[in-house]
Amino acid sequence: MEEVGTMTNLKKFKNKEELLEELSSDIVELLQDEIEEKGKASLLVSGGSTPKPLFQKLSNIDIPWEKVIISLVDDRWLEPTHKDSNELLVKENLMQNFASKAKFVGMFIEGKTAYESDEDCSLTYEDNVFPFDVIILGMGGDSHTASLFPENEKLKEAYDLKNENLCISIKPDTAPYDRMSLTLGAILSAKNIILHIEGEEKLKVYEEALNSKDIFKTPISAVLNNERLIEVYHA
Ligand SMILES: O=C1O[C@H](COP(=O)(O)O)[C@@H](O)[C@H](O)[C@H]1O
Repeated sequence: MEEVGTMTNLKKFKNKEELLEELSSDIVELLQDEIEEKGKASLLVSGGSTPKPLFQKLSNIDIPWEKVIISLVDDRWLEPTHKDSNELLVKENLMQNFASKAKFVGMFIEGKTAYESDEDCSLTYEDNVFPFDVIILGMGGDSHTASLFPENEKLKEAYDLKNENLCISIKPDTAPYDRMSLTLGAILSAKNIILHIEGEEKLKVYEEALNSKDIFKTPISAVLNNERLIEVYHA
């Protein structure tokens, strides 16, 4: 594997409230810069348990949300009414209040399996979301990011920067539900890449991943070991 450096800027906060204050204001500033420059902006968000309070905070900030496209970094292949759907999480918590004016582009396609949908998802993202302005990644305690899980059989394809697909279907061995995820190339194409993690355990996983060159064992390392600046927010 080619040796590449890491460029991360770790911002450590005393508590979650301070993190949320700063992260939400940094995100809206980035979105507003894009809106000023080109009249629109895209924001791609992760699911799971960490971002819910961030979504609620963002939804209450008054910016021209009608010029913002909100989309997903990954989703579980579930009806968007299912309690574990990332789409539902975003719709119930982010696309509320001022942010209800934003346009949403999701990954799930009714009547199709995830494995039949890589290309459709990629085309939808290319046509409706791309270029990616701000992407907010999360990370699981096992170091997965988006739906790129350790040792998954699709990782080689997901990491292949020559793979032009923006989306890849994944069957996790260690987590429930089939998934659709952005590929590494799609994630790294984003103008601003943010990693949002909370808790001491995740900080340890992050620090170990920074020093790890084994991107198949610790998928977050594939994002960190790149010459892209990753802004990391931790509390
Ligand atoms: O399954 C997922 O997990 C990760 C991490 O979630 P968290 O609950 O530990 O915050 C998340 O980033 C990803 O979007 C989600 O689908």
